[in-house]
Amino acid sequence: MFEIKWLWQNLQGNRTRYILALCLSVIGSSLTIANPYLGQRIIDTFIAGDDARQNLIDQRGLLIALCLGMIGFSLLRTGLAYLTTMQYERSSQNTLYNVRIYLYNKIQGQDMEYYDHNRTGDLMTKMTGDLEMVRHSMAWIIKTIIESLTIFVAALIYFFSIDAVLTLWLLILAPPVFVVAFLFAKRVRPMYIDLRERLSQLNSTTQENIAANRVIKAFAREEFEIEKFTAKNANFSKANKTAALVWLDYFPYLETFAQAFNVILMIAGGYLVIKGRITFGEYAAFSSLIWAVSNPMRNIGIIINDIQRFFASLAKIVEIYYAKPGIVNEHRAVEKRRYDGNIRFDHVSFKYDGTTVLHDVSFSVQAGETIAIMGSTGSGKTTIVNLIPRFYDVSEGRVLIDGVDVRELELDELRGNIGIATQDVLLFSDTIDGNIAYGDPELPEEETVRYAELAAAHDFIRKMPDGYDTIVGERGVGLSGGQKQRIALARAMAVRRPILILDDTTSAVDLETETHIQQSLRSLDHDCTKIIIAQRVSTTAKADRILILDNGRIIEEGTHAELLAKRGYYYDVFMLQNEGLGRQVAVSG
Ligand SMILES: Nc1ncnc2c1ncn2[C@@H]1O[C@H](COP(=O)(O)OP(=O)(O)OP(=O)(O)O)[C@@H](O)[C@H]1O
Repeated sequence: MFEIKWLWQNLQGNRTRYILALCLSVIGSSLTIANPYLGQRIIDTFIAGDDARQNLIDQRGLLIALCLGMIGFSLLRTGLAYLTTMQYERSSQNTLYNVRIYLYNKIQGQDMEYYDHNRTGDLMTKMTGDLEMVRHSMAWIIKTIIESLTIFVAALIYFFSIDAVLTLWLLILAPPVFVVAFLFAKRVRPMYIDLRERLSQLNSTTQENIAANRVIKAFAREEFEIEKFTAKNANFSKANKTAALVWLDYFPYLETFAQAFNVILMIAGGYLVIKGRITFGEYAAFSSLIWAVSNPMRNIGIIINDIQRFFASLAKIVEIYYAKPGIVNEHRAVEKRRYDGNIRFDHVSFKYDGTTVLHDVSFSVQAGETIAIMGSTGSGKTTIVNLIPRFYDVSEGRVLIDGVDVRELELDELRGNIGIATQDVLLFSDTIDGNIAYGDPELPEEETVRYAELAAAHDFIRKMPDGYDTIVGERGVGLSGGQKQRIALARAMAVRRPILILDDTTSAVDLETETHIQQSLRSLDHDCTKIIIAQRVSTTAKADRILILDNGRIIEEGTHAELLAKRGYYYDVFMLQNEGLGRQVAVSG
């Protein structure tokens, strides 16, 4: 069975401990029949037997030994139960720890497409609730099944050794119990799969609402979001109740069967005692162990519920466990090289989920050149730069760096040659210093300051409560959009890579600051090819070349002067951004 194989595979390093736990479970459970057996001896010898009185006088030593035996076995079982639980807990916790690391690495190794198709809330549910369910299954469900089965089998063997006919009478209840259990399992399984899906939706909604907290407040949509959350919560709660209550449809039958064991024992057992076929002590042994047969039947519903939840959770974990990224790092043992920084797009087309967003794009950038990319929103600018570090792979054509297809380069090496400031700025919950030096933790403090100066960030950082030690990001001091962009720019420059990609990095800074940044970019003290996505002519004007993109196609290419002379898209944007002139153009058509 796949689930058991998977657990076994992941128990590596803890298998001995887990097997020990299973053995202790079997031993501890088998000992359950010891006390009923001793009880039977005491009753038959000292209470109900013909020579009971005499035996009390003659065999007092045996009575004491039997009583001490009962106490001893009780203590032994308690000690074993303690040891057993400890082994289950340790092995399951260790396994959970290892699997969590493995899954985390797996998630880290996924490409952008994976993140496009997986919700954060869902991934979080897999990494927390689902993993805990698997651990619970190892430490509790399997333990319960093993112990119930052992007690059941041990009790049956003991019963058969006393009287086969009475035991067979009791066993006539087993087939209907299993039929009911089977029907219940069949009905409840899809419910738990559905329940797991709803939990994921609930968590995703919660995560999105917390992340989008500012937008919700800005649009005063709290009530709408609360309603949305309440709907998901009600959905989950309803599914939870339905799954839990379905057990009640089967519970009366199983409970009746469980009670019927006692009735059969009383009628058939009483008859056999009267007939002298079994002794009163043997009847008492049956009576004190009948729970070992009826309880597993009673608990079968709880166990089936948990097993179905385990299946549903494991199916979700396995989605991460066996997920294979399309873009993988071969980890070839090469010494990381520093590229020159020549970039060439050779008839590149690209599709997102079957929709083509780049059509036959070709252009070249020489090492050290600065290229600006401009174009209407959604025209494919970010998509172009995403292909350079292989966040995505081309659908057709090739992207070459220093003449080599990026798909043939070692991924770590490739990305280690690119500094990038993405359009959505994300800062970590860390100091400003830690954020700037994120790509190079060894960066000396004076270098951090230097890059902050180049990114026009030093002045505002200096004025912050703890300067470069101020904590920013999710839990830290709030920063303006422009301030965040400047820290992200310093972070991208500080890694001193031969290719620097800036995706709309100065869109939120004022013109004066932008001029300072443009100046800094031109005077970087390391060789660097720059690709700058920008909407402002003031940013693109000094680039060696400007590409104009429209609908995934390059429609214009040239220097600032060449493109102005063309009087196309770039010219229009230039005129619009130079107030007054822009209006004249609009009026004159
Ligand atoms: N992860 C994605 N999955 C599917 N489609 C996407 C994805 N990212 C972008 N797109 C689509 O691809 C097209 C190009 O997007 P891209 O982000 O490259 O445009 P852009 O020119 O950078 O836009 P902007 O100036 O608004 O940032 C758009 O139509 C967009 O809807």
